[in-house]
Amino acid sequence: MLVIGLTGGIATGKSTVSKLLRARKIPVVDADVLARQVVEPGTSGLKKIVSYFGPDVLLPDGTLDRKKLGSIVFNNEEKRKKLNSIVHPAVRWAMFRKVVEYWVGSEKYCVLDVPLLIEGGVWKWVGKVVVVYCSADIQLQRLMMRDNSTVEEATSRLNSQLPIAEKVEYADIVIDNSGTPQELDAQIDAFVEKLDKEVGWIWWIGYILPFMSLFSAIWVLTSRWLRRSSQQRKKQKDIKRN
Ligand SMILES: CC(C)(COP(=O)(O)OP(=O)(O)OC[C@H]1O[C@@H](n2cnc3c(N)ncnc32)[C@H](O)[C@@H]1O)[C@@H](O)C(=O)NCCC(=O)NCCS
Ligand SMILES: Nc1ncnc2c1ncn2[C@@H]1O[C@H](COP(=O)(O)OP(=O)(O)OP(=O)(O)O)[C@@H](O)[C@H]1O
Repeated sequence: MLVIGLTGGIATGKSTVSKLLRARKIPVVDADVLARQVVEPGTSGLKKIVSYFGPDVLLPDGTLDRKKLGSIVFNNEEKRKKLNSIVHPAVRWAMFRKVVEYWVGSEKYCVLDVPLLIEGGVWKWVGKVVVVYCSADIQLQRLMMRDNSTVEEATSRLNSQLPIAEKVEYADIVIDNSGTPQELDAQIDAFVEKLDKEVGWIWWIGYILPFMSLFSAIWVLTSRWLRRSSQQRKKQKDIKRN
């Protein structure tokens, strides 16, 4: 199975691309969704956050006050690093389990939508890196519009990540989302077609190889055991005869 890492800058359009890929029946793992699940009430993630940031980062119903925590960590690098060190290992583990699930389900490929794919080093573990790009001006505009945020709020989030121009340097494939949603849709068609051609029947070998290794190991062990027990039976017969 080919694992594809999908990334980009904040609000360059990863979720929009993910939606288009899901519509084409391609499995997508969303790191933002997992990052929410690992800090739900009752999780060790939430307990660690409260013990470091204090109970003020909780809403009256016991859930995380994301707006408040965001305003803290996107203005303080040390605190953001601390939050990352709590959330990221749990997200990575959850992602790994999802990949295994898709592999067992004999999927040809799966896409990991990870905003911090480059910053967190996960890009080294994926087969292909896809970066969703748009110019920094468009990115800021889309971010402010989507989150209804001020220039200052949007800029502090932007500055918490590697600039999009730097992320592009890690890309095997760049999807340019500076144009219209229709133009993006056409690029996704071309991207999926290219993937299908590249993966072809090779995915099948990747899927069958581990099963063949397991089968060979069982075969070797069983035949060794059968040979030993027949030798023992022969020895016992010889002893009885003598
Ligand atoms: C600070 C939090 C509570 C703010 O929550 P909020 O609902 O406002 O934002 P949301 O989680 O939807 O993230 C929106 C986008 O912000 C950017 N972002 C989120 N966390 C970070 C971070 N630690 N560093 C840089 N950018 C980040 C990403 O581009 C993400 O797609 C939340 O983002 C969080 O828990 N972040 C730490 C976990 C993390 O790194 N998540 C990103 C994917 S693993
Ligand atoms: N081609 C486009 N034209 C106009 N608006 C777009 C286009 N692509 C995405 N958008 C809008 O831009 C905003 C950001 O897109 P999206 O949420 O997909 O970004 P993202 O990279 O997933 O962001 P995040 O890093 O916060 O998860 C959304 O409001 C989306 O509807």
